[in-house]
Amino acid sequence: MTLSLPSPVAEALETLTRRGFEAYAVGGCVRDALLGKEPHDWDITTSAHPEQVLSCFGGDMVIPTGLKHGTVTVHRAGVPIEITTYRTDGSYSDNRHPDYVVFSERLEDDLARRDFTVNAMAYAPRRGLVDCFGGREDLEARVLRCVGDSRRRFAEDALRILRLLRFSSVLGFSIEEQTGAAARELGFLLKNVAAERVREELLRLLCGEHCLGVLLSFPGVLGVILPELLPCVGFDQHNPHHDFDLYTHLARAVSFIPPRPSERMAMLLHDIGKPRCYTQSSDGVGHCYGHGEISAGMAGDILARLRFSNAQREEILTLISHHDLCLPAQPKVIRRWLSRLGPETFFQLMDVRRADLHSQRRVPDPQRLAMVDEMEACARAELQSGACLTLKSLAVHGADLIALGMTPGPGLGELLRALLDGVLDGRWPNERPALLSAAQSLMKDDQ
Ligand SMILES: Nc1ccn([C@@H]2O[C@H](COP(=O)(O)OP(=O)(O)OP(=O)(O)O)[C@@H](O)[C@H]2O)c(=O)n1
Repeated sequence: MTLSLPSPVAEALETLTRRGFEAYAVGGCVRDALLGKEPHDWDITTSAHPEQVLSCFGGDMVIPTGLKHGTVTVHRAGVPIEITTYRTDGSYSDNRHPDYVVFSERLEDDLARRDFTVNAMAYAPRRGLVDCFGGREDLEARVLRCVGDSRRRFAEDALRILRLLRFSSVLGFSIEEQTGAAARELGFLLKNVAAERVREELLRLLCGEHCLGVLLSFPGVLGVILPELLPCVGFDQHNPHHDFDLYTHLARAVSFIPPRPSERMAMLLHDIGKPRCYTQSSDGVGHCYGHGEISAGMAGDILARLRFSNAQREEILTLISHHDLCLPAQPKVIRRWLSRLGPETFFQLMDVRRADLHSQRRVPDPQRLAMVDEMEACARAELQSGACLTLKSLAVHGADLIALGMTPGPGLGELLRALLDGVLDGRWPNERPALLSAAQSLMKDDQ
């Protein structure tokens, strides 16, 4: 069995081997190469100790990135390659990092400490594939299975529980029974993992092609990092627009929107406030008045807790706040919203609307879907016709109004805004003479 390695990686392996050390590509890069995917980074495991690695790569860019754990990063031809000494891990008192590592002479020790069998294979051109734990077979059967004792693997590093769900979502692999049971049992340990790491894994999980099955199979694990989801599980909305319980609806909504992190996160949280404001009328129909605002408030807290950047937080909250946006497809209405939200957010919201409708019912309401298509078509037509949506594209500017006698200050901004409002509403065209005369009459009205 031969794998094709990028030449900087093959050369690095050769450099170490020529010096008398063992060296293998290992982990995710071997998994991806066997799957025929382009690995996004390359790791090497070697019998050489860090100082020996440093001396082998004197001429290259060598950075001792994690000497404590035996890791040196070598940059060859612009490719960063992490080279780590064979090691076994000591105890893990924080459920995340080994307290210490012990260098080993044996490749098998190094493979035995890894998370999943499909991530525990090594490859070297001269020696072929080393697969001590049946990783190749699991890869072919598309199964995720821990190396050795699953509970131990997850207790060592609880982030692996989310990695399990993420790999299943991205690769579409099933989860071996004991591995799944251990993930459910020890999911609570995720509380000990840094919010940033949880956020990154969660977003990758949500963007996986197979995320729906994973979300539906592991609500309890998701509930550890997002306890706000738990009241949604099994929550019946008693509403003719909904065929599913709220958690299923949220999970389906994630799967129906294009796989971009902000949109997927927005769909997961878009109705999260419903259980808080649910009432049932005498005819049995459920109502959740004001849930958009409540969901956005709760989502704001969640996003802060998971340390989303302010920009991404704002983006997600805008999508949640307006997820019910339903407008008549009239140019002046659509122009106003295009101007208010910006075209990019407007079109994101159209995707949000569609995902919401598809996820509510087994067969989505064709009339409501048609309304989204109409809103979107109207917006595209407005953009194509070059509609003026911003102060910047207005045919007059502050200097023109000053020339008319307006004094600089807040009033000037208000006047420009009023002119833009008139253009958006179709009260006057975005043309200089029309705007100057509109400005004059607005100024007169103000006196
Ligand atoms: N919590 C972890 C993280 C990593 N690994 C091991 O270290 C390798 C490299 O880890 P990393 O680069 O984080 O992940 P990949 O498996 O390469 O997957 P991806 O790059 O897609 O995240 C993994 O394959 C696995 O063998 C592990 O055992 N436990």
